[in-house]
Amino acid sequence: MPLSSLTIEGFRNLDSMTLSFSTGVNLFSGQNAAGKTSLLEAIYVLGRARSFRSSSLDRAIAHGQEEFQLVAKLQQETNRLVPVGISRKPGKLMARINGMPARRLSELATLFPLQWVGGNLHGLIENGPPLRRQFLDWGLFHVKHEYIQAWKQFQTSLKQRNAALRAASSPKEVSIWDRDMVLCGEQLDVHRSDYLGKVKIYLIEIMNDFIDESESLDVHYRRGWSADKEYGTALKESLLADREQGYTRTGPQRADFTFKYRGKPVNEALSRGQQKLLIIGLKLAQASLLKDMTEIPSLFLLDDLGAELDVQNQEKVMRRLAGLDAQVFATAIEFPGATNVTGKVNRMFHVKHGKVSEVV
Ligand SMILES: Nc1ncnc2c1ncn2[C@@H]1O[C@H](COP(=O)(O)OP(=O)(O)OP(=O)(O)O)[C@@H](O)[C@H]1O
Repeated sequence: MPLSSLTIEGFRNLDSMTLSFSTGVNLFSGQNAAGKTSLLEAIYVLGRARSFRSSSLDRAIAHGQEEFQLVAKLQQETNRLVPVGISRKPGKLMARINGMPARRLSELATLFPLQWVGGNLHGLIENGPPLRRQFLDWGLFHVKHEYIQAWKQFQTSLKQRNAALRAASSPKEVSIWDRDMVLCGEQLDVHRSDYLGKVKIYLIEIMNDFIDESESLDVHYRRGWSADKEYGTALKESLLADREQGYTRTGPQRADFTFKYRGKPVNEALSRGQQKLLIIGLKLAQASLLKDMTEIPSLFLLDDLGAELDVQNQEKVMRRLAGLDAQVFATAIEFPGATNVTGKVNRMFHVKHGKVSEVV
């Protein structure tokens, strides 16, 4: 659901304010340190209940304030507005949906799926597997309800098995968790492999805008245990080593995927800007798949899209977003920029010293 308005209090350097948005493209310009990224961060915190900047949300509380509050009105198809809010006092997070406390923070994510395109984007290629697993899990949480159940059950059994390994329990006490892990772990694997296969089809079509021979792009999925073994067998075979190491070394908690282009790792085969486009392409692919499977459009937060991208490529990204009916929040030092090409820019704002004013 698109954001119709956002009320901000006590967040980073931003003044207390209420902003109304367009369901299309919203642009925020301003000098360094004006508060543009903080504004995107506020929207991100509402959708994901965490920040892309700080590991603790306490740091986002404005200096000298005791808490922050973010309240958005989400626009349903019927034009009815659904209020959602999140507040943070040091160490304490509260979320409300439609006037009621949210049962789970993930309920916020279900209401408005967010995609972040900004700093640390390259981490999806350069960092270790956790970010890539998060990408898979996040995508599947939104399209497959049975996935959430299997994921939670797997995590619970894995924790118990690892606790038993740390406590140097007997092989029998450790293996008691294997049955559940195998049942759920194999489900996770089937869903992940299928999901990534679908994402790849979208990705190749999208990347056709950005690179030659996009069909030479390959996504290689690793499930976390040997490809030629059943998970139960792999777990049994690793028991001895697991007991030595004190944790479970095999399973979907080790899954990963990598990209190749023309048979080479993408960090060698693609330029830095092309790698950024690949990650944006992946996010566009995820949002397209989500829309096709659930009819739910995504929100995109673009922080300085122009960094590393030429104007033509920025235009192509914006065209894709327009085709997806995504609500877009974009920042740049100056406007008009390439973000304006689609003719879909509906609202422009200027940010200065934490104050946001609409440019008319
Ligand atoms: N908890 C906080 N309370 C008050 N101010 C903060 C807090 N956290 C960060 N700031 C300040 O907020 C300012 C705005 O930062 P922000 O990253 O939003 O700017 P920006 O407009 O995106 O700049 P740039 O174009 O340089 O990326 C910075 O000067 C930062 O020091």
